[in-house]
Amino acid sequence: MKNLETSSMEEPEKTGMIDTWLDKHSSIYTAATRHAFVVSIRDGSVDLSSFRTWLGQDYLFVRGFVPFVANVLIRAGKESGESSDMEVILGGLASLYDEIEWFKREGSKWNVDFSTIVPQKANQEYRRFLEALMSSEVKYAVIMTAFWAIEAVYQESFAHCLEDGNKTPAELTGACHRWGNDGFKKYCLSVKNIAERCLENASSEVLAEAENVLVRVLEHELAFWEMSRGGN
Ligand SMILES: Cc1ncc(CO)c(N)n1
Repeated sequence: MKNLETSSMEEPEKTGMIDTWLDKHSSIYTAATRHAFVVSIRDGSVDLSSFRTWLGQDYLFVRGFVPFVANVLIRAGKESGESSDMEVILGGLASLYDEIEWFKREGSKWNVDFSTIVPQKANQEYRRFLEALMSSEVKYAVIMTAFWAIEAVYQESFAHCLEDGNKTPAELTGACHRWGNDGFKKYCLSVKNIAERCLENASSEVLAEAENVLVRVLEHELAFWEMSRGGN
């Protein structure tokens, strides 16, 4: 409602699309950000074989996520019209380098040999979805919305494991801090602001596509947690 004064009669209210969509799809959003696997980390009941499955699968996911973010970076340089977008995405891409190093250290700590891990179905499907989003047909506003959602689910989920009253096991707090820290929260907000800015100028077709892609990211995230909980 805060934009009421600035919106004209003929222009539909388009600001704050992401929050509108999250409200509309709140059940899938909650399912993705408060999954039983995440809650089990927070309450300390987590099954360590599930954690190890998640670790190995997420390592593979992140390796596929790097080219996706690189694609977002290229588009930020060409299509955004706002030079600061590039710095935001570049910061994210740079931190994926540390993230991969972190995964390797965790892999040795938990005896998970990444070289022998094969991607499970949910992982393959998620990565295929990311590849489709990299097509030049997909609008910048749509890929930015997807990018925000992918990061935000992890931020929301792992921050929950660090909130007051958590019983997160000490050996898992490193993972929680990686995505649950304040810097990552601010970064997600910067990405959200970029996406919102692009959505403000988007056509109704692009808005419909962005909403659909947002929901599909949430579904893939949910399936990813389900896969992890299933262990292997
Ligand atoms: C499945 C998945 N979604 C999101 C992220 C966040 O970067 C991740 N590492 N893995």
